[in-house]
Amino acid sequence: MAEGLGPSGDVTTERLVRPGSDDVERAAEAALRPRRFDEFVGQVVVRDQLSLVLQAALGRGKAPDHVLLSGPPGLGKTTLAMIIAAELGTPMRVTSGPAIQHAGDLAAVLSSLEEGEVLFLDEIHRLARPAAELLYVAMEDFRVDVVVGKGAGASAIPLALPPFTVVGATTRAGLLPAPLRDRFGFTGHLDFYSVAELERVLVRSAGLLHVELFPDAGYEIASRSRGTPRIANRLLRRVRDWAQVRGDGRLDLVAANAALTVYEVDALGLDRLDRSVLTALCVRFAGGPVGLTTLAVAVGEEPETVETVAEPFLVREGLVGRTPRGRVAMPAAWEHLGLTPPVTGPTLFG
Ligand SMILES: Nc1ncnc2c1ncn2[C@@H]1O[C@H](COP(=O)(O)OP(=O)(O)OP(=O)(O)O)[C@@H](O)[C@H]1O
Repeated sequence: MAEGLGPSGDVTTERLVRPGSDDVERAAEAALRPRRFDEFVGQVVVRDQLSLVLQAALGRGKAPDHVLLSGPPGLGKTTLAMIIAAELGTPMRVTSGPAIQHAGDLAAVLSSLEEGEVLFLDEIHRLARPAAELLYVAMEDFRVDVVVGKGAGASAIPLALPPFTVVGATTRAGLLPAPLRDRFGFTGHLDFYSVAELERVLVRSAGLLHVELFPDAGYEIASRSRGTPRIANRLLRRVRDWAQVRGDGRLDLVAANAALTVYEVDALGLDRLDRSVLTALCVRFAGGPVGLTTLAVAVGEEPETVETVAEPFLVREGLVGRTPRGRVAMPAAWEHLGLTPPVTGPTLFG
């Protein structure tokens, strides 16, 4: 997941509410990760459909269809992939689109899979085209063509693979080549969590961290977590820090509000990147419409970061609209920033 410094270069604040994770985060997350379907909060429809797919496959004694999980970062795609492997009682091999430089790298991974193994392919939309082509042949025919020799004398020797299951994860399902997308027998889209669901995530995490979380503090953290369990867990750890260092050790509303203020998480859970996107849209571009790339340059971020990290939540909250001519600020954006919209400003339709 793309993660970087914001325009301010402030690592601490940027990381706190950014849904991506780095190595240190991953270690902290591992301890809180649900291991079974019944520990996995929310996403009821996807969870039910998926558990049906798995039960049926287990009943038949066959590897299940390939599974594609899409949705914004931090909503549980990796967690679900791990649960799938655990339910099937098989090991899980992990790689990602950007980690595979050449089709040969993927051929090596595929040819070393054991029967029934789960291959988790994160950021699958970032696979280079030759690797994607090799993958969909392997997914359909359980075969890779190993190319021997070079130039005119090169020939492809088919190598049979044992049945396996690919679990692909993507924040941008639309970027997957159609033939690859079609090889997935099950596609599940993960959506943002409700505040009540995030409260349940937090109660479970507080239990695992052996801290007592007061209900009003849980509600406050949940409502500022951008609908994302990863952010909820991260904010919980920061509130715990505040309570330990500056408070009386209790994770109550006072500690929650104080910690969230220190880390500049606003009432809606927006972080500095979100606020710079909104401010640029409202002030610099007078409400838009403005193209994604121009907007990203204005806030000093990669277009992909703005599109996959900030935008989905801003759109969901009704702060930003997407139109064929670009992004526009919605009335709620001005309201949230405490600004007055221009009287003859652009509308959704430009
Ligand atoms: N449904 C859930 N119930 C409880 N905790 C969850 C749930 N979903 C995610 N989490 C928590 O959030 C963390 C992040 O989830 P996960 O790594 O699965 O997200 P992801 O969608 O794969 O993100 P990315 O796209 O950045 O890889 C997990 O470590 C887990 O603790």
